[in-house]
Amino acid sequence: MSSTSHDERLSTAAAKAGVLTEALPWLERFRGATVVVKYGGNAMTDEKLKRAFAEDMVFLRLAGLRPVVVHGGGPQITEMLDRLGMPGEFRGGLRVTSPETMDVVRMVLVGQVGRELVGLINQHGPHAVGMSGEDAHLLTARRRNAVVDGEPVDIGLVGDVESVEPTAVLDLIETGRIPVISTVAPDADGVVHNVNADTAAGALAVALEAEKLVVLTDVEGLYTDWPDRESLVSRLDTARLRELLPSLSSGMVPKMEACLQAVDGGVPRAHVIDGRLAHSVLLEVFTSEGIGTMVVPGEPTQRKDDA
Ligand SMILES: Nc1ncnc2c1ncn2[C@@H]1O[C@H](COP(=O)(O)OP(=O)(O)O)[C@@H](O)[C@H]1O
Ligand SMILES: CC(=O)N[C@@H](CCC(=O)OP(=O)(O)O)C(=O)O
Repeated sequence: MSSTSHDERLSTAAAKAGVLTEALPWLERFRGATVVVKYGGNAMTDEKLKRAFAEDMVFLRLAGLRPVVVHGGGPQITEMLDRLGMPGEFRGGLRVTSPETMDVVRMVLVGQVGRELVGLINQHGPHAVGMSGEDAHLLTARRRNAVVDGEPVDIGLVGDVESVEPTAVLDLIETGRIPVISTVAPDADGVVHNVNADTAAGALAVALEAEKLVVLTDVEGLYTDWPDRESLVSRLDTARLRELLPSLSSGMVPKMEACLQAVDGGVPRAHVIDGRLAHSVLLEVFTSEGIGTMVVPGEPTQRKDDA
């Protein structure tokens, strides 16, 4: 065997050991921490990525963290509406939801997307349990009064989260399960509403006193001047985010509102990361640089200290 290949093997081994030891401080820091992970429908299109996401959730759990999955499924709902020949319209980033559309939203989120994620995670063992906002009073919705371009608009059965009753999720976490939550929720009269998954994830992260909210989407993070690729921001505080919010468009609005709500509500870190990158959650949680955009309270400091 040549000395070069021996050197190569040594350096490959050192690199592998480096990856593992880099994770050690984060394993220590996040042991027992609840991490709410929002998995957006746009990051769910590739089978390999979905399997990698499921592996990441199992990895977090086995590493002693407490992952809670909140999933979206906007593109999957749109596809089903198309198949059924039903209209699909968004106003201000939210789906206009008639009672007929609501039936499809519920069927796709709870019966299709949620089930698929539960199945993928459970290929690794009996970890995941699916539930929706309807289960055990988990989420109560309040009909949203939407305003688009300064005008009030009726977007139908779209809800904000009025309250969270996290006991059922906490019970599951305590017994070592990974809750997988679909974001349909009844209002106080029992009428089921369509709740944007980012909005629900933000509210759940606060109610569960999560250590992190991690939002997976199909872009590298937040661009302060979208679509200028130079304007990707790796870290910002809530004051800066509040200033930026009015200038953001469509899909990013509920995401960044959710991050703001989470951090304002006591979650120390909220992240928007690129779900098109396999194992992006592991990279965010267990590496020193992290990835994507991180929202923190107060004034910005050096990111590496506390990514
Ligand atoms: N300022 C911005 N920074 C990043 N992405 C933005 C911004 N403004 C709009 N977007 C768009 O928002 C999209 C993500 O939102 P959305 O499509 O709702 O994703 P998801 O299904 O993951 O919830 C991005 O793919 C991008 O096209
Ligand atoms: C009110 C509203 O817009 N609800 C969303 C719920 C799904 C969702 O949020 O999915 P993503 O995370 O994949 O966008 C919808 O109907 O598309």
